[in-house]
Amino acid sequence: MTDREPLLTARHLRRHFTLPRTLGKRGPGDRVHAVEDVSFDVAAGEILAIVGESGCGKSTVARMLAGLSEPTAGTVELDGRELPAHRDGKDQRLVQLVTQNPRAAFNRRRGIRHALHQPLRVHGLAADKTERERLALETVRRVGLSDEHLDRMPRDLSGGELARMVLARALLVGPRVLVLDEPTASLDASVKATVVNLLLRLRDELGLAIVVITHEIDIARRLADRAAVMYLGRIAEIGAASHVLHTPAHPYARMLLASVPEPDRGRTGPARSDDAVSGALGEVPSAVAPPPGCAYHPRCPLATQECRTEVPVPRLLAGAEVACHHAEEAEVAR
Ligand SMILES: Nc1ncnc2c1ncn2[C@@H]1O[C@H](COP(=O)(O)OP(=O)(O)OP(=O)(O)O)[C@@H](O)[C@H]1O
Repeated sequence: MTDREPLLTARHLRRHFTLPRTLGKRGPGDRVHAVEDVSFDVAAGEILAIVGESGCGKSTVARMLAGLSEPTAGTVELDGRELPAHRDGKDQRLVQLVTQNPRAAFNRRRGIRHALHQPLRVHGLAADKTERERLALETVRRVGLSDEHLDRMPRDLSGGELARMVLARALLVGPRVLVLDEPTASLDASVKATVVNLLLRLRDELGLAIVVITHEIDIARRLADRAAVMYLGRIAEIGAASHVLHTPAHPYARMLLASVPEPDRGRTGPARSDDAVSGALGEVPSAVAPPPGCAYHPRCPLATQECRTEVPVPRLLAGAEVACHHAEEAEVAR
Protein backbone atom coordinates (compact mmCIF):
# COMPACT_ATOMS: atom_id res chain seq x y z
CA MET A 1 0.00 0.00 0.00
CA THR A 2 3.02 2.30 0.19
CA ASP A 3 2.84 3.27 -3.49
CA ARG A 4 -0.80 4.41 -3.33
CA GLU A 5 -1.15 7.62 -5.33
CA PRO A 6 -4.07 9.67 -4.00
CA LEU A 7 -6.55 10.56 -6.73
CA LEU A 8 -9.22 12.25 -4.62
CA THR A 9 -8.18 14.09 -1.47
CA ALA A 10 -10.45 15.63 1.15
CA ARG A 11 -8.48 18.09 3.24
CA HIS A 12 -9.81 19.38 6.57
CA LEU A 13 -13.41 19.43 5.36
CA ARG A 14 -15.86 21.14 7.65
CA ARG A 15 -19.56 21.83 7.13
CA HIS A 16 -21.75 23.70 9.54
CA PHE A 17 -25.42 24.43 8.92
CA THR A 18 -27.02 27.49 10.43
CA LEU A 19 -30.49 26.64 11.65
CA PRO A 20 -33.32 29.06 10.86
CA ARG A 21 -34.13 31.65 13.50
CA THR A 22 -36.78 30.47 15.89
CA LEU A 23 -38.99 32.99 17.74
CA GLY A 24 -36.76 35.73 16.34
CA LYS A 25 -33.94 34.69 18.64
CA ARG A 26 -30.68 32.90 18.07
CA GLY A 27 -29.25 30.79 20.80
CA PRO A 28 -25.70 29.61 21.16
CA GLY A 29 -26.65 26.28 19.65
CA ASP A 30 -27.83 27.52 16.29
CA ARG A 31 -25.20 25.76 14.21
CA VAL A 32 -25.19 22.08 13.29
CA HIS A 33 -21.61 20.78 13.26
CA ALA A 34 -22.34 18.21 10.55
CA VAL A 35 -18.70 17.66 9.51
CA GLU A 36 -15.63 18.71 11.53
CA ASP A 37 -12.12 18.53 10.09
CA VAL A 38 -12.43 15.43 7.91
CA SER A 39 -9.38 14.44 5.84
CA PHE A 40 -8.77 11.34 3.73
CA ASP A 41 -7.72 10.27 0.27
CA VAL A 42 -8.73 7.62 -2.22
CA ALA A 43 -6.51 6.16 -4.93
CA ALA A 44 -7.56 5.15 -8.44
CA GLY A 45 -8.77 1.54 -8.42
CA GLU A 46 -9.62 1.72 -4.73
CA ILE A 47 -12.87 1.63 -2.78
CA LEU A 48 -13.13 3.59 0.47
CA ALA A 49 -16.17 2.84 2.62
CA ILE A 50 -17.37 5.47 5.09
CA VAL A 51 -19.50 3.92 7.81
CA GLY A 52 -21.22 5.29 10.89
CA GLU A 53 -24.59 5.83 12.51
CA SER A 54 -27.33 8.03 11.12
CA GLY A 55 -26.48 11.73 11.39
CA CYS A 56 -22.70 11.33 11.74
CA GLY A 57 -22.11 13.39 8.59
CA LYS A 58 -21.60 10.75 5.88
CA SER A 59 -23.99 12.24 3.31
CA THR A 60 -22.71 15.74 3.93
CA VAL A 61 -19.16 14.55 3.16
CA ALA A 62 -20.49 12.88 -0.01
CA ARG A 63 -22.17 16.08 -1.16
CA MET A 64 -19.03 18.15 -0.56
CA LEU A 65 -16.91 15.65 -2.53
CA ALA A 66 -19.30 15.99 -5.47
CA GLY A 67 -19.42 19.80 -5.30
CA LEU A 68 -23.09 19.86 -4.25
CA SER A 69 -22.51 21.39 -0.82
CA GLU A 70 -20.02 24.16 -0.21
CA PRO A 71 -17.58 23.36 2.60
CA THR A 72 -17.53 25.80 5.50
CA ALA A 73 -13.78 25.15 5.40
CA GLY A 74 -11.41 22.73 3.70
CA THR A 75 -10.88 21.57 0.15
CA VAL A 76 -11.46 18.71 -2.25
CA GLU A 77 -8.61 17.92 -4.64
CA LEU A 78 -8.40 15.69 -7.67
CA ASP A 79 -4.90 14.64 -8.74
CA GLY A 80 -3.48 17.40 -6.56
CA ARG A 81 -5.69 20.11 -8.09
CA GLU A 82 -8.21 21.86 -5.89
CA LEU A 83 -11.74 21.52 -7.28
CA PRO A 84 -13.98 24.57 -7.00
CA ALA A 85 -16.83 24.35 -4.50
CA HIS A 86 -19.27 25.29 -7.30
CA ARG A 87 -18.43 23.17 -10.29
CA ASP A 88 -19.32 23.33 -13.93
CA GLY A 89 -18.23 21.74 -17.19
CA LYS A 90 -15.57 19.07 -16.85
CA ASP A 91 -15.09 19.64 -13.11
CA GLN A 92 -18.72 18.69 -12.60
CA ARG A 93 -18.30 15.42 -14.49
CA LEU A 94 -15.15 14.21 -12.74
CA VAL A 95 -16.77 13.35 -9.40
CA GLN A 96 -20.22 11.79 -9.77
CA LEU A 97 -22.58 11.31 -6.83
CA VAL A 98 -25.17 8.54 -6.95
CA THR A 99 -27.76 8.99 -4.23
CA GLN A 100 -29.73 6.45 -2.28
CA ASN A 101 -33.07 6.08 -4.04
CA PRO A 102 -32.61 5.00 -7.67
CA ARG A 103 -36.34 5.32 -8.42
CA ALA A 104 -36.34 8.99 -7.43
CA ALA A 105 -33.30 9.60 -9.64
CA PHE A 106 -35.31 9.25 -12.87
CA ASN A 107 -38.07 11.42 -14.27
CA ARG A 108 -40.98 9.00 -14.26
CA ARG A 109 -42.54 10.60 -17.34
CA ARG A 110 -39.48 10.18 -19.57
CA GLY A 111 -38.02 6.97 -20.89
CA ILE A 112 -34.66 5.50 -19.92
CA ARG A 113 -33.17 6.36 -23.34
CA HIS A 114 -33.90 10.04 -22.72
CA ALA A 115 -32.38 9.82 -19.22
CA LEU A 116 -29.16 8.45 -20.67
CA HIS A 117 -28.94 10.71 -23.73
CA GLN A 118 -29.59 13.83 -21.65
CA PRO A 119 -26.24 14.09 -19.76
CA LEU A 120 -24.37 13.46 -23.03
CA ARG A 121 -26.32 16.31 -24.61
CA VAL A 122 -25.87 18.66 -21.63
CA HIS A 123 -22.12 18.10 -21.47
CA GLY A 124 -21.66 18.04 -25.26
CA LEU A 125 -20.06 14.60 -25.12
CA ALA A 126 -21.38 13.20 -28.40
CA ALA A 127 -21.41 14.70 -31.90
CA ASP A 128 -24.92 13.55 -32.77
CA LYS A 129 -27.78 11.23 -31.87
CA THR A 130 -26.06 8.16 -33.35
CA GLU A 131 -23.03 8.77 -31.16
CA ARG A 132 -25.25 9.30 -28.09
CA GLU A 133 -27.01 6.01 -28.76
CA ARG A 134 -23.69 4.19 -29.21
CA LEU A 135 -22.35 5.53 -25.90
CA ALA A 136 -25.63 4.78 -24.08
CA LEU A 137 -25.63 1.18 -25.35
CA GLU A 138 -21.99 0.66 -24.46
CA THR A 139 -22.63 1.89 -20.93
CA VAL A 140 -25.80 -0.10 -20.22
CA ARG A 141 -23.95 -3.23 -21.32
CA ARG A 142 -21.05 -2.33 -19.03
CA VAL A 143 -23.40 -2.42 -16.03
CA GLY A 144 -24.85 -5.75 -17.10
CA LEU A 145 -28.07 -4.51 -18.71
CA SER A 146 -29.09 -4.93 -22.33
CA ASP A 147 -30.17 -2.76 -25.24
CA GLU A 148 -33.88 -3.34 -24.64
CA HIS A 149 -33.64 -1.65 -21.21
CA LEU A 150 -33.17 1.64 -23.07
CA ASP A 151 -36.71 1.34 -24.48
CA ARG A 152 -38.32 1.06 -21.06
CA MET A 153 -39.86 3.56 -18.67
CA PRO A 154 -38.33 3.83 -15.17
CA ARG A 155 -41.42 2.16 -13.65
CA ASP A 156 -40.79 -0.93 -15.81
CA LEU A 157 -37.37 -1.57 -14.27
CA SER A 158 -36.85 -3.60 -11.09
CA GLY A 159 -35.01 -2.09 -8.12
CA GLY A 160 -31.80 -3.88 -9.11
CA GLU A 161 -32.07 -2.76 -12.75
CA LEU A 162 -32.64 0.82 -11.64
CA ALA A 163 -29.66 0.67 -9.29
CA ARG A 164 -27.50 -0.41 -12.23
CA MET A 165 -29.07 2.19 -14.53
CA VAL A 166 -28.21 5.09 -12.18
CA LEU A 167 -24.64 3.83 -12.18
CA ALA A 168 -24.72 3.72 -16.00
CA ARG A 169 -25.94 7.29 -16.12
CA ALA A 170 -23.15 8.43 -13.78
CA LEU A 171 -20.53 6.53 -15.80
CA LEU A 172 -21.66 8.01 -19.13
CA VAL A 173 -20.04 11.37 -18.42
CA GLY A 174 -16.60 9.86 -17.80
CA PRO A 175 -16.03 10.38 -14.06
CA ARG A 176 -12.78 9.44 -12.35
CA VAL A 177 -14.48 9.21 -8.96
CA LEU A 178 -17.85 7.72 -8.01
CA VAL A 179 -19.41 8.68 -4.69
CA LEU A 180 -22.20 6.28 -3.79
CA ASP A 181 -24.55 7.18 -0.95
CA GLU A 182 -26.12 3.97 0.41
CA PRO A 183 -25.97 2.14 -2.96
CA THR A 184 -27.59 -1.05 -1.68
CA ALA A 185 -29.87 0.19 1.12
CA SER A 186 -33.15 -0.32 -0.74
CA LEU A 187 -32.25 -3.68 -2.34
CA ASP A 188 -32.89 -7.25 -1.26
CA ALA A 189 -29.98 -9.56 -0.45
CA SER A 190 -29.49 -11.22 -3.85
CA VAL A 191 -29.64 -7.89 -5.69
CA LYS A 192 -27.19 -6.38 -3.19
CA ALA A 193 -24.71 -9.12 -4.14
CA THR A 194 -25.10 -8.27 -7.85
CA VAL A 195 -24.47 -4.58 -7.20
CA VAL A 196 -21.45 -5.35 -5.00
CA ASN A 197 -19.93 -7.51 -7.76
CA LEU A 198 -20.65 -4.84 -10.35
CA LEU A 199 -18.92 -2.15 -8.28
CA LEU A 200 -15.86 -4.34 -7.77
CA ARG A 201 -15.72 -4.96 -11.52
CA LEU A 202 -16.09 -1.24 -12.36
CA ARG A 203 -13.32 -0.40 -9.90
CA ASP A 204 -10.99 -2.85 -11.65
CA GLU A 205 -12.02 -2.30 -15.28
CA LEU A 206 -12.18 1.50 -15.19
CA GLY A 207 -9.64 2.22 -12.44
CA LEU A 208 -12.23 4.35 -10.67
CA ALA A 209 -11.77 5.72 -7.19
CA ILE A 210 -15.01 4.87 -5.38
CA VAL A 211 -16.30 6.26 -2.10
CA VAL A 212 -19.16 4.22 -0.65
CA ILE A 213 -21.24 5.73 2.13
CA THR A 214 -23.08 3.00 3.96
CA HIS A 215 -24.47 1.99 7.32
CA GLU A 216 -24.34 -1.65 6.20
CA ILE A 217 -21.12 -2.98 7.70
CA ASP A 218 -21.45 -6.24 5.81
CA ILE A 219 -21.60 -4.41 2.46
CA ALA A 220 -18.60 -2.29 3.45
CA ARG A 221 -16.66 -5.44 4.30
CA ARG A 222 -17.40 -6.99 0.93
CA LEU A 223 -16.56 -3.87 -1.04
CA ALA A 224 -13.93 -1.79 0.63
CA ASP A 225 -10.16 -1.73 0.29
CA ARG A 226 -10.04 1.00 2.93
CA ALA A 227 -12.61 2.15 5.45
CA ALA A 228 -13.36 5.11 7.69
CA VAL A 229 -15.62 5.10 10.74
CA MET A 230 -17.27 8.46 11.42
CA TYR A 231 -18.69 9.68 14.69
CA LEU A 232 -20.42 13.05 15.17
CA GLY A 233 -18.81 14.71 12.16
CA ARG A 234 -15.28 13.36 12.63
CA ILE A 235 -13.32 10.33 11.51
CA ALA A 236 -12.71 8.06 14.50
CA GLU A 237 -10.58 5.54 12.61
CA ILE A 238 -9.39 5.12 9.02
CA GLY A 239 -7.19 2.52 7.38
CA ALA A 240 -7.19 -0.84 5.62
CA ALA A 241 -10.71 -2.29 5.59
CA SER A 242 -9.31 -5.63 6.74
CA HIS A 243 -8.30 -3.85 9.93
CA VAL A 244 -10.91 -1.13 10.48
CA LEU A 245 -13.95 -3.29 9.68
CA HIS A 246 -12.75 -6.36 11.57
CA THR A 247 -10.38 -5.45 14.41
CA PRO A 248 -10.57 -1.67 14.91
CA ALA A 249 -8.76 0.07 17.75
CA HIS A 250 -11.09 3.02 18.38
CA PRO A 251 -13.57 2.22 21.20
CA TYR A 252 -16.45 3.65 19.14
CA ALA A 253 -15.56 1.60 16.05
CA ARG A 254 -15.36 -1.49 18.23
CA MET A 255 -18.78 -0.81 19.71
CA LEU A 256 -20.28 -0.11 16.28
CA LEU A 257 -18.99 -3.39 14.88
CA ALA A 258 -20.00 -5.32 17.99
CA SER A 259 -23.56 -4.06 17.45
CA VAL A 260 -23.78 -5.68 14.01
CA PRO A 261 -26.18 -8.61 14.45
CA GLU A 262 -25.26 -12.17 13.53
CA PRO A 263 -27.03 -12.31 10.14
CA ASP A 264 -25.08 -9.23 9.04
CA ARG A 265 -21.83 -10.94 9.89
CA GLY A 266 -22.60 -13.67 7.39
CA ARG A 267 -22.51 -13.32 3.64
CA THR A 268 -26.16 -13.22 2.74
CA GLY A 269 -28.17 -12.00 5.71
CA PRO A 270 -30.37 -8.93 5.58
CA ALA A 271 -28.82 -5.67 6.69
CA ARG A 272 -29.91 -4.19 9.95
CA SER A 273 -31.59 -0.81 9.85
CA ASP A 274 -29.61 2.22 10.91
CA ASP A 275 -32.15 2.93 13.63
CA ALA A 276 -31.76 -0.55 15.05
CA VAL A 277 -27.98 -0.14 15.19
CA SER A 278 -28.33 3.25 16.86
CA GLY A 279 -30.72 1.77 19.40
CA ALA A 280 -28.18 -0.87 20.33
CA LEU A 281 -25.47 1.74 20.78
CA GLY A 282 -27.35 4.23 22.90
CA GLU A 283 -28.01 7.87 22.17
CA VAL A 284 -25.70 9.98 20.03
CA PRO A 285 -25.21 13.52 21.41
CA SER A 286 -26.57 16.40 19.34
CA ALA A 287 -24.50 17.74 16.45
CA VAL A 288 -25.75 21.20 17.46
CA ALA A 289 -23.77 21.08 20.69
CA PRO A 290 -21.21 18.28 20.32
CA PRO A 291 -19.40 17.38 23.55
CA PRO A 292 -16.04 19.14 24.06
CA GLY A 293 -12.81 17.17 23.74
CA CYS A 294 -13.42 13.77 22.20
CA ALA A 295 -17.07 13.83 21.08
CA TYR A 296 -17.37 10.16 22.05
CA HIS A 297 -16.24 10.64 25.66
CA PRO A 298 -19.75 10.63 27.27
CA ARG A 299 -20.28 7.09 25.95
CA CYS A 300 -16.74 5.78 26.14
CA PRO A 301 -15.68 3.25 28.81
CA LEU A 302 -12.05 4.45 28.57
CA ALA A 303 -12.76 8.19 28.96
CA THR A 304 -10.50 10.24 31.22
CA GLN A 305 -10.19 13.94 32.00
CA GLU A 306 -8.01 14.43 28.89
CA CYS A 307 -10.84 13.05 26.71
CA ARG A 308 -13.25 15.60 28.16
CA THR A 309 -11.11 18.55 27.14
CA GLU A 310 -8.71 17.64 24.30
CA VAL A 311 -9.80 16.70 20.78
CA PRO A 312 -7.69 13.61 19.96
CA VAL A 313 -5.28 14.00 17.03
CA PRO A 314 -5.37 10.95 14.72
CA ARG A 315 -2.37 8.66 15.28
CA LEU A 316 -1.06 5.79 13.19
CA LEU A 317 -1.48 2.60 15.13
CA ALA A 318 -1.37 -0.99 13.83
CA GLY A 319 -2.27 -0.11 10.26
CA ALA A 320 -4.92 2.53 10.89
CA GLU A 321 -5.13 6.15 11.93
CA VAL A 322 -7.02 6.31 15.18
CA ALA A 323 -8.38 9.48 16.82
CA CYS A 324 -8.34 8.31 20.43
CA HIS A 325 -6.21 9.28 23.43
CA HIS A 326 -6.36 5.70 24.68
CA ALA A 327 -6.16 3.70 21.46
CA GLU A 328 -3.20 1.65 22.75
CA GLU A 329 -5.20 0.60 25.82
CA ALA A 330 -8.11 -0.33 23.59
CA GLU A 331 -5.72 -2.43 21.50
CA VAL A 332 -4.39 -4.22 24.59
CA ALA A 333 -7.92 -4.82 25.88
CA ARG A 334 -8.91 -6.65 22.67
N1 LIG B 1 -29.38 21.10 5.23
C1 LIG B 1 -29.20 20.85 6.52
N2 LIG B 1 -29.56 21.76 7.47
C2 LIG B 1 -29.36 21.54 8.78
N3 LIG B 1 -28.80 20.40 9.27
C3 LIG B 1 -28.43 19.47 8.38
C4 LIG B 1 -28.61 19.64 6.97
N4 LIG B 1 -28.12 18.52 6.35
C5 LIG B 1 -27.68 17.70 7.32
N5 LIG B 1 -27.87 18.27 8.54
C6 LIG B 1 -27.49 17.70 9.84
O1 LIG B 1 -26.11 17.37 9.76
C7 LIG B 1 -25.82 16.19 10.46
C8 LIG B 1 -25.18 15.18 9.51
O2 LIG B 1 -26.17 14.79 8.55
P1 LIG B 1 -25.84 13.74 7.38
O3 LIG B 1 -27.10 13.58 6.56
O4 LIG B 1 -24.62 14.16 6.67
O5 LIG B 1 -25.55 12.42 8.21
P2 LIG B 1 -25.54 10.90 7.71
O6 LIG B 1 -24.47 10.23 8.48
O7 LIG B 1 -25.48 10.86 6.23
O8 LIG B 1 -26.95 10.39 8.21
P3 LIG B 1 -28.05 9.54 7.43
O9 LIG B 1 -27.43 8.20 7.22
O10 LIG B 1 -29.20 9.53 8.35
O11 LIG B 1 -28.29 10.30 6.14
C9 LIG B 1 -27.14 15.72 11.07
O12 LIG B 1 -27.22 16.21 12.39
C10 LIG B 1 -28.17 16.38 10.17
O13 LIG B 1 -29.37 16.58 10.88
